[in-house]
Amino acid sequence: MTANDNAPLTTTSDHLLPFIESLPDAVVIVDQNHKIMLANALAGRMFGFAVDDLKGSDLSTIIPMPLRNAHRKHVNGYFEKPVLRPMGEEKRFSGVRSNGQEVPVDIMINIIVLDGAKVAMALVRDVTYQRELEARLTLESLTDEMTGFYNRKHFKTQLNAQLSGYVRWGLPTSVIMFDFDHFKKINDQYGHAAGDLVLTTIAKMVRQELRPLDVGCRIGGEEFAIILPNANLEDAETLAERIRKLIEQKEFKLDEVSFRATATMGVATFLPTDTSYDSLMRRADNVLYVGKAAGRNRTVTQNALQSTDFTG
Ligand SMILES: Nc1nc2c(ncn2[C@@H]2O[C@H](COP(=O)(O)OP(=O)(O)OP(=O)(O)O)[C@@H](O)[C@H]2O)c(=O)[nH]1
Repeated sequence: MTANDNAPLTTTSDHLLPFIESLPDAVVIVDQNHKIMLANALAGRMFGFAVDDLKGSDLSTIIPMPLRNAHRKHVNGYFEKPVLRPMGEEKRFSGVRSNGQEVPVDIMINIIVLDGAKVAMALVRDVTYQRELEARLTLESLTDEMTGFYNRKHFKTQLNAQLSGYVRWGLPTSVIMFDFDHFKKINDQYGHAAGDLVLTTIAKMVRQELRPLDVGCRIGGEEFAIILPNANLEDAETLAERIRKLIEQKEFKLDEVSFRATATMGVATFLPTDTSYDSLMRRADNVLYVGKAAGRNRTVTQNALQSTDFTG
């Protein structure tokens, strides 16, 4: 629906002001020169200005600096072709407070005729809480609560994204998969809390070994996987060995009891024959079990697989 479908609301400032003051949203009314004609008290509070200071100032006062030019064009375009934009649409907007702090907002704009002039009336809603909640829920849905590592779902998404980079630009990506050895025995002998301590401690230690682009994931109970963008098989093997030794050397203490843990590492990298991230996952998994069968506490790379087994 366009605002031209119906005659725009025609009113005066005196009539409109009590109405916009009663609304639960901030209201900012701008003329075709981007000047703020009218604003309600909520707009003043939202942007950290006295309402009288907002009135008469350029709209850019409440628009973040990097967006000002684009926003100006957007407003001009809006006056030429006013399409009613309801709140909650895909696009994400922010305003800026007088202290420079950005505030995520949702906006609904419509054209009205105010005191005889065509103006744009924007209802502006502070959506900081919703955006933070959204970000937290997204992160929670991708993270393992116990270790803070990403979960299996995120591992797959990220590995798939890395496969695109490999196919398009030949950027190598490798994966280290590791699984604690005889973990059941640790639980049985020292209690479940001891097993948990191993998982959380090692996750913290591994995190310190990772570069910012690396993606540490917990893909099963005592199984972890690390995606290493821009790392070839040799780089990944070196890191896997470093992590394996860190685990081996770590002494865990719980209720005055000391114990140790080891893990077996499987390392794989993308190959030109890979058409899905599954192939790499399977190779890493296969060599991990080659390592388990060979006696555990070791690192095995996909080079250990026969070439005919490469597709896993
Ligand atoms: N404490 C604790 N234990 C877990 C957790 N998730 C999985 N486990 C345990 O990990 C053990 C995994 O056992 P298995 O799959 O038999 O493997 P394993 O004993 O490590 O033996 P190998 O992998 O063959 O060396 C099970 O006893 C699970 O209960 C967890 O979050 N905390």
